[in-house]
Amino acid sequence: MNREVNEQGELLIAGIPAKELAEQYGTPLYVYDVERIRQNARAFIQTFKDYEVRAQVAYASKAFSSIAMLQVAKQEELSLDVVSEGELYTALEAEFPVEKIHMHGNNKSLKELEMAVDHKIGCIVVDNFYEIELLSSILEQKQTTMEVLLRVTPGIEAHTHDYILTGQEDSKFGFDLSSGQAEEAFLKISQQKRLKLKGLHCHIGSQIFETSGFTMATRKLFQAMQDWRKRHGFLAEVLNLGGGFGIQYTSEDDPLDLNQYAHALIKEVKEQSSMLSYPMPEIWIEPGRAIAGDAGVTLYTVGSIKNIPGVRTYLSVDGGMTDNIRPALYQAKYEAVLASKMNQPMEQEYTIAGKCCESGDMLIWEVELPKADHKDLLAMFSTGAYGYAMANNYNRFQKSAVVFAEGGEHSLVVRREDYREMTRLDLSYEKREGKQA
Ligand SMILES: Cc1ncc(COP(=O)(O)O)c(C=O)c1O
Ligand SMILES: N[C@@H](CCCC[NH3+])C(=O)O
Repeated sequence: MNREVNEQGELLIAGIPAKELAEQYGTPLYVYDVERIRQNARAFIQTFKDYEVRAQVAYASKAFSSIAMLQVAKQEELSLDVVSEGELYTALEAEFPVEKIHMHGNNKSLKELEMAVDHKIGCIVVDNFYEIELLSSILEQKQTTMEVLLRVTPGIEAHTHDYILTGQEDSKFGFDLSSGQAEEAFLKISQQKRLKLKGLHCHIGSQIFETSGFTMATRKLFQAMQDWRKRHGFLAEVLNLGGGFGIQYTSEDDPLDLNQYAHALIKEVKEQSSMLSYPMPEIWIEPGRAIAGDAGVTLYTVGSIKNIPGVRTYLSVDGGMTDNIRPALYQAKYEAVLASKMNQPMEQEYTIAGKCCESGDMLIWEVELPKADHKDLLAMFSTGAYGYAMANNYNRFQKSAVVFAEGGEHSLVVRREDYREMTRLDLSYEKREGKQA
């Protein structure tokens, strides 16, 4: 975790005092340590290189999509996973190599699919029967082809919050393996000459610590691949095992090093392919959180402090569920510090409250801090994934700014929203003659 402190007892982010960043850009502020993003990306990429296996590490841009972020992903030679026109548009603005972009989604629209086809992206991960037809007709109309993966749900219940589980049978994503639906989809795709099936995809969920879920899913996919090879002569060139690698949010979390996740997958794929005499497929993965999560810190300014004797002390900050909805949505836990009191003793337990009109708008239910005062700077760690990405304008709060810090320098990469921008979609309504208001 980013806990670098200078002699004055101030928190540094990528070597820069958090206070300096807050003063220059205001709060709430998302700050990314860009070197950390690079290290995370390299941990995955290097492991595949070390084992000399063909691979693609696609950054799941849903975790945090912005032009600057995708430029860093491109510099690190990552591929990219997008799930919407908006994410694809951002990738195109960042001049991300189109052939390394993969598109996901359980309900891709005609427009999304057309955009993907028109821009000749590398691959579409097909999710349902309707999409097979829709995509085939677009390709027919445009007289072109598209490489696809078939997304299957392997029936694995990984250990994580119910809302971020995706590999179980009862899921809105993908084709179920056990009922034969996945094979039916495989046959449908095989009949479409414009769909070029490269292999299979699965994603079992998110914020997963153990490797057993990933290895079990790998075995299930190999079983299917072996069956389809025998029955239909199909050989998968690509096996995409999704993302979901867990990271540290609090000291209670004990994730593996990123290279260990990659190592476990490589080992299992190698074992399965040798056991079944199956030509080694290219391994694709799609980490989002593991690349952006622990590189991000959110800075807030402390406002009101309310003590209810014998109950708790609420410390309210100038953001909340508008910039980080994860605690309210998943009961996600975080750690925080007072950025200019890093050397002071912990004196009190606080509950960090957001400023939205919701009792559930809490960022951290219990955290030990030095004695806090109004205007103190609070830093919350590991907020780089699904924080800004899930930000919203509830109560018409402005979206925060985002700053990238690297090599002792910092730069604004997403401007803070202003009120004019917040109301940019609103149109006025005049009462007209003859119409009831
Ligand atoms: C298909 C797919 N790939 C990749 C990811 C990225 O997951 P994570 O950020 O946990 O690595 C997700 C989100 O859970 C996903 O749905
Ligand atoms: N947004 C979720 C994870 C879902 C990822 C996409 N399938 C989170 O914050 O943990």
